[in-house]
This record gives sequence, C-alpha cells and structure tokens, in this order.
Amino acid sequence: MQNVLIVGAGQGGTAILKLFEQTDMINVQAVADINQLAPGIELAANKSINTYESYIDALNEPIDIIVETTGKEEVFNDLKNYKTRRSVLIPGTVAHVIYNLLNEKESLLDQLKKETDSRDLLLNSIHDGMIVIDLDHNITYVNEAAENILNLNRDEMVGHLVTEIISDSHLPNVMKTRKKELNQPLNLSNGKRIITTRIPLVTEQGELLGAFAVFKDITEVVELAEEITDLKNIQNMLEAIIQSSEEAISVVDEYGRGLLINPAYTKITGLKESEIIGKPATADISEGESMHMQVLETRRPVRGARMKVGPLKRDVLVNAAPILVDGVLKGSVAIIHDLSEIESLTSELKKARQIIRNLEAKYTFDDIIAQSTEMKLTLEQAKVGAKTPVTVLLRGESGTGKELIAHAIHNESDRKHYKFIRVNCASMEEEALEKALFGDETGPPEKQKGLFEEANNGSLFLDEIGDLSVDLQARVLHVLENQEIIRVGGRKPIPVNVRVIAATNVNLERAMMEKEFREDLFYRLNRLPIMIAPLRERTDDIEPLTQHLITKLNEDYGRNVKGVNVKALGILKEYDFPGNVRELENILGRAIISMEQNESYIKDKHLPSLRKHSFKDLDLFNEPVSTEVIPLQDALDEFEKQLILETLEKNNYIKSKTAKQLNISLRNLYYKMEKHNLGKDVQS
Ligand SMILES: Nc1ncnc2c1ncn2[C@@H]1O[C@H](COP(=O)(O)OP(=O)(O)OP(=O)(O)O)[C@@H](O)[C@H]1O
Repeated sequence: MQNVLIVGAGQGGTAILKLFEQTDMINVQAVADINQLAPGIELAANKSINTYESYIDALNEPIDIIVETTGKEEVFNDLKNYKTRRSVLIPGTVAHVIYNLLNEKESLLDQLKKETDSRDLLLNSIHDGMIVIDLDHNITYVNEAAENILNLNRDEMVGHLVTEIISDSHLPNVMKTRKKELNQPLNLSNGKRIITTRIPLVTEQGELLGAFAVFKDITEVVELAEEITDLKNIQNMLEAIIQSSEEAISVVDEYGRGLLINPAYTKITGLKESEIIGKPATADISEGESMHMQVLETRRPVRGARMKVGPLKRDVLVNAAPILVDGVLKGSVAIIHDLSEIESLTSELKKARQIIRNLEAKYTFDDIIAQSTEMKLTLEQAKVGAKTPVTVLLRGESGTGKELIAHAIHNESDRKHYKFIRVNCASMEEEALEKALFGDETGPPEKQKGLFEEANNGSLFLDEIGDLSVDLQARVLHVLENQEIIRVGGRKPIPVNVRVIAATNVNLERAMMEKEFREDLFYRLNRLPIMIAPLRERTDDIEPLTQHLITKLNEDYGRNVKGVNVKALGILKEYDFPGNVRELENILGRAIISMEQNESYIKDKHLPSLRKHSFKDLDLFNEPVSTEVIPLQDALDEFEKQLILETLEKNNYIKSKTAKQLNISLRNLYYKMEKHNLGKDVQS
C-alpha cells in the first residue's frame, strides 16, 4: 500500500483523488485549499505550509508520494522533503486534464497525450506497474514500472492487444463486467508473479472508456515465501528423522554446549533434555573423554571411540563429526551406538550366517586349490561324481576340504538350483538328529518337515556320518534305497528325491568290524568314494593354498598382505599340519595379526611355533623331559592337545566315543578340538 497525499483539492486534485481511489493499493489523502474545496473533499486547510505539515504529522505515517496540484511551486518545494519519500508536481493544467478525463468525454489517451511529460512524471513515480487499454483492448499506456515487470519496452506494448502481451489478462473481462477485480495473483510468461488490481474506466455518466491495471511484482516475495516454506519443510523433515532415528544423536554448538538430543539418546544414556541442553558436552560422560570437545578442537571427525555414558555407565561406541557451514565451525554432531545392542546383533548375525551356511552351497570347483597330482585326481573324481546321481562318500582327515568339495559337487550337478543342506551327524543327540533329519509329525505344523524333505530335489550333506548311531544308519539306508521317508511319529511314507553326499574322517572299515557301522550302508555309500589326501602328503598345494588363504584373510581383516617370504614358506612346507588346510588358515591368520600394518610379507618371525607331531609313536607319559622351562598354562594346553589326539586315534576318530572316554561332553570335545586346531567348529 502506498500513501499518496494530494495537496490542493480543487478540480484537478479531486480528479486525481478519484483516479487513485479506484485502486486499493494506493491510500490517498487529499489536503485542500479551503477556497477551492471540491465536493466530496472534507478536509480543509488554509494555504500555510504549516497546516500541510501538521496534517502530515496528524496522519502519523510516512507519505510515499506527494502530488501537488495547486501549481504553487513554493509550497511544493517547502513540503516535498517533509516526511516524504517522493514527490510529484503536477501542474494545475495536468490535474485539470485528468479532471476533464473523468468528467468529460475525451478519451484518456488523447487527454494524456497532450501532457505526456507531466503524465509520465506522475505515473512513473508509482512503484507499481500500470497498463491502460482502450475499448478495443489495445494497450494505450504503460508506465516504467510495467516495462520493468513485463521486461518489454513501451514501444513493444503500446498499440498491441493486451492479451498478446499478457495472455491471461483479465482486463477485457473487467471491461465487459465493469466490475473491478482487486489484488488478483497472476503468473506472467516471463516467470514473474504479480498481484494485480483491474479497474474499468467509466465516466460519471456511465460511459466506458477502457480499463487499467495496477500491479506489483511479488516474485521475490513469493520465492522467499517458498524458500522459507522449503526450509521449514526440510527443517521439519530433519527434525522428524532425528527424533525417530533409532541411532542416538547428540549435537553441541561451537562452544560445546548441548543443543539437541533425540529419544534414542535418552534411551541409551538415561539422560533427559533438561540434563543436556545448554550444559557442557561432558555432562553425559561417566568414563572417557568428550568426543564433541575433541572434534571442536581438531575440526576432524572421530570414529569408533569407546566410552561409558550416563548414570547407567552404558558401554557405547561414538562417531562424531564437526558441523561446518561455509567453512565456519558451528558445532559437532555425534552418533552413539549401544555396544550391548551391537553385541547381541553380532550374535544374531552369527546365528543367521550359520543357518544360511546350511542352506546354500557357496563354493564351486573354481574355489578349490589343487596343484598337487593327488588333489587334481580327487577333483576329477568329484567332477565325474557331480554329473551322476550316485551317492558320494568323501573321505579324508579333518580340515582337508571335504565340505568344500561337497559344495562344489552340488553346484556342478543339475540339482544346483535346489537346496544344499549340511548336517553334522556328530553335533546332535540321537533323538534330536532323527527328528531333524526325518521330520517330526508330533511337532507344530510349520516344524514337521525334516531336512530330507527340505532338501528335496537338492543335496543333503551328511558330515561325520561315522558318528551316526546304528539305528539312524538303518533309517538313512531306507531313504537311499526307497527314496522315501517316514516322519517321527508318522506312518505315511513321503517320497523324497535327494542326493546324499556323505563325509567322514573315520576309518569306516574298522568301525564295521567293530559293528559300529552297518555294512549295507557302507556299501551303499561307498559306490563313489573320493579320498582327499592330508595336506602333509601334498606339499605342492601348500604354496598356492597359502596365497589363496592370504587373499581370503586380507578381506576378513581388511589387510593387504602380499604373501610369505621364502623362509616362512619353507617352514610351512616342513610342517605336518594335523589340522590340514584349516590349520594352515589358522596359522596364517595368527601370523597376519602379529604383523605391523606396514609389513607386506609374512616372515618366519610372524609364524607361531610349529612343532612336528608324531602321533603314532607318541607316548604321553614317557616324553623326554624338556630342559626348557615353559609356562604352566602352555604345558597344560599342549598336554590336553596330545591327549585328545591320542584318544581320538584310539577310538578310530569317532568323536562320541572319544568324548565318552575322556569323560567330557561331545560339545566340549568339539570346543577343545577347535581350540587346538584339531577339528571343525561344533555345529549347533
Ligand atoms: N583345496 C582347498 N582350496 C581352498 N580352500 C580349502 C581347500 N581345502 C580346504 N580349504 C579350506 O579349509 C577349511 C576347511 O575345509 P572343510 O571345512 O571343507 O574341511 P573338512 O574336511 O570338511 O573338515 P571337517 O572334517 O573338520 O568337517 C575351509 O575354510 C576351506 O575353505
């Protein structure tokens, strides 16, 4: 809204007043000379400048434009700087023309043409754009502000149809209805947004002369409003994200004072907003240094700092980073992870991995290293076996790669798109294993299927088959012969189409003699026996296997070890590897851990001490007494290892018997074998 003060309210002043009064954007006040008071003008004043000034004082708001119509330049000159932003002197003649325009029948254009300069002085002094059209909708007049807003010269507009210039113009409509339209928004084709008031030009006698529009460019205001809305939206969104995040978040300002925390933060630390906001960054720490302060001092992020927070002294892991706006430090933001949660998630992940491992065959023949003639032969046999439906029996010591080959056989066979399921026959009690393998009709419906059914059309890998009880051996034989199972507690035979791949590190022949393994099952399984030689008998594989395992370990440990040096390789080749490839992997893993970050090759100094074993001749109680003093725990460990090995051998590597004889649980035996690198992980 612009405040216009018209000084002198004679005929000319009254005309201008009327013209302006038609637009709501201009607030017009008129001050008249008492002698020339025109009808409708209530204010009167004498000629004194003081009177005009006191009138402006009384208005109590600044004047945008003073229009002087009295023609008294001295009054105008005195007044124009008084609380006024702009002033326009309209000679009485011009004012008179405008008066005539409204009262007589001359066209606006013709009238204004006569006094072009004065007209422009008036109309250009208005910030708002102004367009006048005649009865034919042709533009007859535009002011400077309109030129700027429309980005067109006067010459490009005057004489043209208004709809050619502003396609959505409503001025023709306003002429038709003779009704003014106030403050209407309009988008121009040049991208600007305006708010416009359209007024029909009608004489007092009711004759239509044309129409005019007064409009403001509100592009910036709208854009600003939109920007503010956008910013507000982003802010709201961020706020919602932070508040609903499962990650605990805390933000401090550049001085380390608490600015923001979220509910997850309160959940972990037990600290509420009132205890943190505005308080020093150290307020939440019960043990350790403030990472926020470190970030603010160094302007560098911190990752994975462990500390204890809050009254509950929660173990947490903190990542913190500086907040920089245009390079200026504004604060620090920290994400806090609850370690107990991470630990439980890790164990969940382990369990999930375990399950997945049982369901997918990850390895193919390409993943198996075979440089030695023995291993090449083994793989050839396995590849032939893969292409036939026959049951395969993999035989070899623990850690030689039986499971790996079982995976590869499945993946090479036409069953590869179906499941590969691994069962460790030594890891479960007989009853549980029976239900797991054949299903359990007495269980809840979703748990009734056994692994033979699960593996239908695929492969079932029966690891450690030598540990299967004689009764279960009979049931397995039944499946192999009849391709059907009967669930525990059920009667109905269910047909299954499963390829069995069995594996053992047990001397099955001896077990048969001792009536611990059924002959019929043995012959059924032994149609395609595949022997895997122990690593000590295929030293040609040691070097390529070492390289292969280092690549794998690099991925696991995030290292970049390139290989082993000659001396270390010599030591490895000399060693007899009772735990076979698994033990080699273990040794290399330990070596890598003991290496400095900048070392690229495993040297002999990195290898753990590798003692030659001679299981066969081992006499545990008559070993030569060593003169070397070794720590008690090491001695006990070594003793335990040798004892287990000895007992395993005595029991033909049947772990259930070994455990019984040692008077420890099967699980405990597995645990100890793994600890001493003597066997595979205990499956649960
Ligand atoms: N030839 C090989 N090439 C690459 N990796 C191998 C090879 N042989 C064994 N491995 C690796 O050694 C480890 C032990 O292999 P695997 O589990 O197949 O042995 P296993 O004979 O089934 O052992 P167990 O009798 O204890 O069940 C695995 O990590 C496997 O990937």
